[in-house]
Amino acid sequence: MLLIPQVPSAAAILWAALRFGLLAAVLVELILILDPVTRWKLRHIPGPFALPLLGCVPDILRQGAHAFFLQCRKKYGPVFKARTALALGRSWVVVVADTELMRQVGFKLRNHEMTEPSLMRGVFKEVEEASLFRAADDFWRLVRSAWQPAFASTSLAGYLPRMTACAEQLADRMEDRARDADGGGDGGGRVNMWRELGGMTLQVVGSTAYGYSRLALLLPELRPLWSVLAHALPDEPFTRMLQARTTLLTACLELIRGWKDRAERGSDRKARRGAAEAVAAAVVNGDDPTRVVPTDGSRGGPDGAIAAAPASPSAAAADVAAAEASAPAQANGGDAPAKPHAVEAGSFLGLMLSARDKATGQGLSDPQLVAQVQIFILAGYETTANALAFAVHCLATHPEAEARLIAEVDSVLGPDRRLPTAADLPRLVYTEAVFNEAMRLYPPAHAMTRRVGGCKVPPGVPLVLAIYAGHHDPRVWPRPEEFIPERFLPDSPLHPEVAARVPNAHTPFGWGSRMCIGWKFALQEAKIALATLYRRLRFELEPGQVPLPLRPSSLTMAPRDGVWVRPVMRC
Ligand code: HEM
Repeated sequence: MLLIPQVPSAAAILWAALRFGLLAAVLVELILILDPVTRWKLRHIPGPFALPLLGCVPDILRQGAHAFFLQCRKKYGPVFKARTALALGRSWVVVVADTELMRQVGFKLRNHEMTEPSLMRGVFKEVEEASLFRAADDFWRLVRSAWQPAFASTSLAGYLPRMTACAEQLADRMEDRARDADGGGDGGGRVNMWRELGGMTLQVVGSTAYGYSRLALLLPELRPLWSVLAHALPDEPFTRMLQARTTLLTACLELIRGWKDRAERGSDRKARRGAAEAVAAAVVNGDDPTRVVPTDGSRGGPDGAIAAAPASPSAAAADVAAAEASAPAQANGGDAPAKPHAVEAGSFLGLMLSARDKATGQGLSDPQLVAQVQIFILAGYETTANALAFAVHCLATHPEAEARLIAEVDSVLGPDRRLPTAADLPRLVYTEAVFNEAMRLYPPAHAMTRRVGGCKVPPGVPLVLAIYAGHHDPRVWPRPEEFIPERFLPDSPLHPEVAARVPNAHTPFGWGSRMCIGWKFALQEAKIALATLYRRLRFELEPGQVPLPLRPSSLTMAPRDGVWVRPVMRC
C-alpha cells in the first residue's frame, strides 16, 4: 500500500505556532517572576523569604524600609539580601547594616546605584540622570568640582542673612498662631510644623538656587507639588509630580535661554520672549522643551550644548554680573517679580552656568544644568525640613532637652534675644547636638546605595547601606532608642565611648568622597532655624504622636502625617 505523507494544513501550522508562542511567553514570565538566576547567584547570602514577583515589598510597605532592614539585621546578621522592588529584574539588593562594614563600603565605592524603577521618560529622565546625585565616574568628578564653591565658607557666610530672614518669617507666622490660640482664634493655633519647616527650607534652597527674586517660583500653592518632587516612587499621583517637575524645568530653561541671549549681543527682546514661550508651550504639549527653541546657529542647538557660552568663566561671571546690574532692586532681596531671563549673581544657577571642564573648556549642556539646579533644591529641601521637624518633635517630648536648648539660645543671643549671627554658630553647641541626635534617631536619608563591580556580590546587584539600622545598633549606641543629645557633647560620658570605638558611626550625611555636599549648608540652616524659633517660642506637641508615625514607602524618612504642634510664646 502506498503511504502518502499528509501535508499539515495552514490552520494547523498556525495553531502549533500559537501554542509554542504561548508556552514560550509563560516560561519567560515565570523566569521573570521567580528570577531563579539572581536567586542562585545570591544563594550564599542569607535573607528573608521573597515572594514571587512581590518580593519583600508587602513587608516594606507595612513597616517601612528602615524598620524592615533593622529587623532583618537582628535575624540574618550584618549582611543580607532582599527583593525590595516590584520591578522585574534588578529588584534584588544586598543590604549592609553594620556600622564598620558600611564605613568600609561607603568610603571605597564611589558611585550610587539607583534601585527604584524610574518613571521618568525623555528629557525628564535625561535631567534626572545628569544630576550630581546620579552622576558617575569622570562626569561626577566634573560636576562635583563645579558645585564645590557653593559650599565654601565664604559662600556659606553669604547665605546666612537669607537663612535668618526665612527663619524669622516662619517665627513671625508661628507667633501669630500662638496669639490666635490665646485669643481663641480659628484652629486654636495648631500647626503642622513639618509643612511649615518645609516652606522655610524650600524658600532658602530655592532662592539660593535661582537668586532671591525668584521667590515667585515658591508660591504657597506650588508647595504641595514640590514636596512630591522628592520621591522617586511617588505617593501621590504621578501627574502631579510631572506637573511639579515641569514647573521647575520650564523656569530653569527659561533662565538659561535668557542668559544665552544676553551673551548674544544685539538679540532683540521679542525673540527672547518668543523662545521662552516656545519652551512653555512645548512643556504643556508634552514635547521636549530643550528642542523647541528656534536655533539660529548661536543659541543652544538640538544637542543642547551651550553654543553661545562666553569664552571663559570670567566672561560668564561678568555676564551674570551684568544681568544683576540690570536688576538691582531684586538683587537686594526684594520679592518684586524678576526681569525675565536674568540670572542673578551669586545664585547657584549662575555658578553652574560659568562652570567649565578644566581640560576641554566645555560647559554643561542645558539638561545637565537643569539637573544640577533641580537636585540642589530637591536634595536640600525635604531632607533638612524632615530633620528639623524631627528635632522639634524630640524637643517637644523631652522638656529637659528643650529647657537646655532654650538656656543655650538665651545665653548666646544675649538678654535682648537678638537674631543669630555667624559668630554665634560655633557657640550653639547643644543646639547642634540636638540636631545631630534627631538625625541619628531619624536619619532623613535612611539608606544609601552603592554600585558594585566585584564578584562576591554579582555585578548589577546594588549594595544598600542601611544608615538607620547602623544608628540604632546597641553595640555602638547605648540605649539606641532614646533621645540623648548629650552623646554629641565632648564632655558627656557617652561621647568618648561612641566616638573612640567606631569611627563614622554617625552617618546621616553618608561617607567619603560621595558624602553629602550640602552638609555644612544644612547644619548652618538648622542651627539658625532652631535658634531663631526657640528664642521667642516653644512648641507643644498635639496628642497622639508618640511614637511618631513614619511614612513607610518613601525613600526619605519623613513623618507620615506631619508633626502637629501648638506654638506657645515664651515669656
Ligand atoms: C539634613 C539634611 C541633609 C541630609 C540628611 C542629607 C543626606 C545626604 C546623604 C546621606 C547623601 C548620600 C551620601 C553618600 O552616598 O555617601 C547625600 C548626598 C547629596 N546631598 Fe545631601 N543631605 C542633606 C542636605 C543637603 C543639602 C542642603 C544639599 C544641597 C543644597 C544636599 C545635596 C546633596 C547632593 C547634591 C548629594 C549627592 C552628592 C554626590 O553624589 O556627590 N544635601 N545627602
